[in-house]
Amino acid sequence: MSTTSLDKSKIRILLLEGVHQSAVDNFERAGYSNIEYIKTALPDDQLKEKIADAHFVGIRSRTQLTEDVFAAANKLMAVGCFCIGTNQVDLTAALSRGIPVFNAPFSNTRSVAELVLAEAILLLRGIPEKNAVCHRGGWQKTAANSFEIRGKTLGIIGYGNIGSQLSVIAENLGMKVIFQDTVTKLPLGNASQVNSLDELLEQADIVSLHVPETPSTKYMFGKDQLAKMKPTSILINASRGTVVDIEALAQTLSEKKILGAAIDVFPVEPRGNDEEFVSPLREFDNVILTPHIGGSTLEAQVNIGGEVSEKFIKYSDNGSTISAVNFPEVALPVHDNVHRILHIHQNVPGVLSNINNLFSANNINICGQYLQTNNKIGYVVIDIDKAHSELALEKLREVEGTIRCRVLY
Ligand SMILES: NC(=O)C1=CN([C@@H]2O[C@H](COP(=O)(O)OP(=O)(O)OC[C@H]3O[C@@H](n4cnc5c(N)ncnc54)[C@H](O)[C@@H]3O)[C@@H](O)[C@H]2O)C=CC1
Ligand SMILES: O=C(O)CCC(=O)C(=O)O
Repeated sequence: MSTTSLDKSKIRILLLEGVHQSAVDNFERAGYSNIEYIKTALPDDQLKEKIADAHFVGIRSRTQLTEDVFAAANKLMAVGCFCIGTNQVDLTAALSRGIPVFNAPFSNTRSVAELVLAEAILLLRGIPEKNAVCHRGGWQKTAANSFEIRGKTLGIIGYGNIGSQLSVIAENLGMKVIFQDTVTKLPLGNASQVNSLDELLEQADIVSLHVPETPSTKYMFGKDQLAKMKPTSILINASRGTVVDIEALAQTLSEKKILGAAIDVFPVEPRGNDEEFVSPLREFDNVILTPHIGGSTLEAQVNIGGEVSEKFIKYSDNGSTISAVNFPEVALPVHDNVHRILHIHQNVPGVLSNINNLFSANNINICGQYLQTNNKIGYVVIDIDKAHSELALEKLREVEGTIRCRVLY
């Protein structure tokens, strides 16, 4: 169990992977000055060393926060993923330690959709190859295997925020949109949902993946799916590197069974810009390779920096956990004239009544109480008279099932 009641200057913020300066500015404006800013992801041993002293860690998609890393993070209060995906974080390990994880679920959606469409247009014209040939002094003026995007069928796998945004823009360019999703989704515009992945692969000229990394999507796109694509079609993956079997894709490309591909995400990615990028796809001129920059536009990064830092500030200053991806969500009013106790506990019978009994036995008046639970933990926030907060904290330490407890002055 950990109890923390810290002055803001003592709250250590560790920001990795070059999150945008807007996050640093936001933290500083809110009075948080103890910030360590690192441009890359860290090797495991350095990550554990740094995270041991951190109260908040901000990452992007490269840093893996595993059970092992959380075990070294004794002071950690919250995690911020400055991106959409949270697959790089062991959310259960975080939850069991009472650590909420925040992300920015829509801030780079549009950036990904725009990149995918641009890549689709370039690939259908064979531009990546023609460009490479020109750079080497060649000249490949031909209309063979060059197509307009108008009237082509875009097959979207995963019709969530990105998939559906892509669908709308693609229709505006005159494309036909079909999609496959494990859930029945409202088709936007004239898009239509197909019944199976096979059905989508039979029809699509462009296949674009927009699923999260989960056990069901891991290597969901391999040899069999590639074999079902049309010979004049292209594959785009800007979702997660483990969704596509890269060796199978390399084989398919070497046999010239599809026209080309655009890949933004890889099973193993360099930790920073100084590390070599290794991939069997490097040899193919008809593959657009990008360094996981689907969401890397200034517009998106400024917004993400602001949004995720704001979520941590709200949690740290006020206790609110709205939009945490793994944690009971509580929206709280300001707590003027009272002290606020945040108590995170295992969700087992009797904890709340024990807390209330302790307060009543010690004459601690409750001015406000907010509770939210999920199947693993409970999060109760209790506003009390200022004079009683030290005693309340001491008593709450005795409650069985307590994971963490903190007071906001
Ligand atoms: N390349 C980049 O820089 C970026 C990559 N991403 C990746 O894109 C993913 C998708 O992002 P959003 O659209 O915001 O997520 P979302 O959660 O809004 O949508 C995901 C969709 O995939 C569907 N889905 C899940 N499993 C599926 C399966 N096995 N087959 C078919 N559909 C399935 C879901 O039902 C949902 O509709 C993120 O999880 C992230 O990994 C996100 C942003 C930037
Ligand atoms: O910008 C990044 O580092 C990661 C973007 C991404 O993959 C996401 O938002 O899920």
